[in-house]
Amino acid sequence: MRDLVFITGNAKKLEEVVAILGNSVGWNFTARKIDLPEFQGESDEISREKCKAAAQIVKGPVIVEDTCLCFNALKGLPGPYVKWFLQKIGPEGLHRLLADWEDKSAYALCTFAYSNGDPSRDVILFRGRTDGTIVSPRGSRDFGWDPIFQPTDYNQTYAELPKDVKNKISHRSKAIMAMAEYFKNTTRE
Ligand SMILES: O=c1nc[nH]c2c1ncn2[C@H]1C[C@H](O)[C@@H](COP(=O)(O)OP(=O)(O)OP(=O)(O)O)O1
Ligand SMILES: [Mg+2]
Repeated sequence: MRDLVFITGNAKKLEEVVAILGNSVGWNFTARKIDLPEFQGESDEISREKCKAAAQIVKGPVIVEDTCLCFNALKGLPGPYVKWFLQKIGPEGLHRLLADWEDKSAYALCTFAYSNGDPSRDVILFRGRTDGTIVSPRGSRDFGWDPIFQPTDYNQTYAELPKDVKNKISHRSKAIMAMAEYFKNTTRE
């Protein structure tokens, strides 16, 4: 069994990761609720820095995850900064950012970052992306921007879709799938 610690300050994220992972991989999976720094930059770099910060705390194998919500009309913004937009203007405000734009398309990008705990080794990244449209908020308000993100080919928002449906098609599940594939094919270091 591989001991792996997932560090996040977000309980809803953790809930989804646990639901998606189930018992599918041979990990001894534990989670620690720690608020890591919110780095700036492009999503890969943010995830790498976040993972290094986590590895320093855990001093062993660790994974972190960073999520972006990118509006195509705004060239990918708010992207990694969506957390602050949500806190200040909420899902309604985020939706209204696109009022003057015809293009309401967006994508959710999730990047998992893994470090085996050795600071001299590279952090490994696993990405998942789900495309969709930004709509006026619909559905439950219990997780971030879920009420305004309607995945392509669905007529319900993430917040309206049953949890198991979101967890099948989400940015997060795609990234976790890529990570699970990697661990399946990699012997213990
Ligand atoms: O599937 C999602 N559906 C809706 N909202 C979501 C989702 N996933 C992340 N979110 C929100 C949480 C945070 O406001 C921002 C990402 O910021 P991000 O730094 O990755 O998350 P966080 O600070 O809450 O937790 P962490 O301690 O793992 O960094 O988008
Ligand atoms: Mg964060």
